[in-house]
Amino acid sequence: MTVTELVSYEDALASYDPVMGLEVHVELGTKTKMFCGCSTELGADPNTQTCPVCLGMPGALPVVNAIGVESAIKIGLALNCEIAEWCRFARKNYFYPDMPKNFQTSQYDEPIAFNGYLDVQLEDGEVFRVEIERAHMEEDTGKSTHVGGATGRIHGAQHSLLDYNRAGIPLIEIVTKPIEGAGERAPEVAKAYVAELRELIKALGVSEARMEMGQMRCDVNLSLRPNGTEKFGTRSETKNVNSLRSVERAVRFEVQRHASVLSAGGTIVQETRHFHEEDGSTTSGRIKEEAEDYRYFPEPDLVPVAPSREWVEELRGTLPELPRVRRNRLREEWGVSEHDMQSILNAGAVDLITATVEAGADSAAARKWWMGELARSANESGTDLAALPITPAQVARVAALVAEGSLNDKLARQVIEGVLAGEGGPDEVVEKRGLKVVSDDSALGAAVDEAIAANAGIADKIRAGKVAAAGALVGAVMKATRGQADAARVRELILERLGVEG
Ligand SMILES: Nc1ncnc2c1ncn2[C@@H]1O[C@H](COP(=O)(O)OP(=O)(O)OP(=O)(O)O)[C@@H](O)[C@H]1O
Ligand SMILES: [Mg+2]
Ligand SMILES: [Mg+2]
Repeated sequence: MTVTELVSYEDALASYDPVMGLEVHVELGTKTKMFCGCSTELGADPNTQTCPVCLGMPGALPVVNAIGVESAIKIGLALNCEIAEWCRFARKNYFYPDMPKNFQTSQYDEPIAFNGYLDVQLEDGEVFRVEIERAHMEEDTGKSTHVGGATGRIHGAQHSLLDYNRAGIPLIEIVTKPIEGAGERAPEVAKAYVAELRELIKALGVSEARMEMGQMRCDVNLSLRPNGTEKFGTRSETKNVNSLRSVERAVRFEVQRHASVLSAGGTIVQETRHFHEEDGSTTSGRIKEEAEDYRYFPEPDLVPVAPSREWVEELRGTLPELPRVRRNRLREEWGVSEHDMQSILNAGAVDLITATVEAGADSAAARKWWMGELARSANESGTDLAALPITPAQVARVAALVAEGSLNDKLARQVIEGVLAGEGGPDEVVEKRGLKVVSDDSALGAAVDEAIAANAGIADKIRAGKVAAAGALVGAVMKATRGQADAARVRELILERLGVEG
């Protein structure tokens, strides 16, 4: 059933209770693939990082990547999971051209980690516990490019190009239990969960978890049930949602769409859906296979994984401070509100600001640049803050130049712009663009005299004691010097010239 009019989010919540399930895929940062020695390096020519194993040639035998298993255990432990004493891989059979083996090596009923939880903090500081069903190991598929169709999808395409470099890159899939009780905050809970998970993965050092690069992607399962009832409704599964904002929007849209269908007497079909960035909507994908359609069976070519308890405990000992605990500590140190910290988290700026402070900047200055100028720039170019071509050390240097009075904010913004444009480090940009605050009296004197001469009326007012009017003359000097004058010194000079006390 297609819906033309969506009921509002508020109306949907008045009648229905959302239940969510989030499946997050994380691409591990291992040097080699999960079951062969091929490189995982990005950017190589298509199909140059492949071998008989990841191309699924008959007779080729896979070997498990130990770092992949270690990363999976670390993730499991950080998510408060139990770690299997013994588990196996399974073949998940389905046909798609980007999967040369015709099955994905995954785990099914014997995941490496299970039964955990992740506490996430909401905007108002409330902590919401998301239960984890399992975290299992699997492998990525290749990349297909469908050419000739209008939508870039396989339907209507004239031909498809396949690149198997990504086939076999280790993935960890982290699956939540059904998330109940979020109510109207379901979109916020979903976003906070993915944000928290991303921080955790980064802190563990197992992946950079860059969503815009597909290193971390989320499938959003959602169903509604009438308020006050227990039984889950039929879920839809919106695939590969790849930003925090999109996760939030996908949940919101699906709540509205389900409610529209249900309240008009329709039924929800269990299907996958595609999310559309442009308008935040989802459209129908394929009817969802049942697990039996995948004909799962234990992978006969791989030995079972049986991590010793000593190894598991050793790995537990290496776990870093939990991001949420660390954030609360930093929040106190930096003196920011829960809400501001949440924005910093969502922007992926916690580590960047920390590193900038470690490089010598004041925390307020570090926050100001990352959350202001740089966040804007990242937004405009549609990249992650961490992907901007500027380092925390460079931001700290800009902050230092401002602190010592060599730059004012306006000039500092130009320096940052120069660094982002690839003109070099802050000092180089200052040098090349000639961006220094001019506080030398001989250089400023002439501009001050000109401003007084050009604004005789204002000058008279100041002479008559209206000191506040000096601002207009300072403005004129700043304009004439293209923002490079030391505003405080200019003000002093103006008052001196006009013979009044500041
Ligand atoms: N009725 C429901 N409403 C909302 N969420 C649900 C419902 N039933 C299950 N879920 C959640 O949906 C997710 C299902 O993921 P899972 O990996 O178990 O299965 P799948 O989606 O069928 O498999 P695949 O890995 O092939 O996508 C889980 O997070 C689960 O908690
Ligand atoms: Mg799944
Ligand atoms: Mg799924």
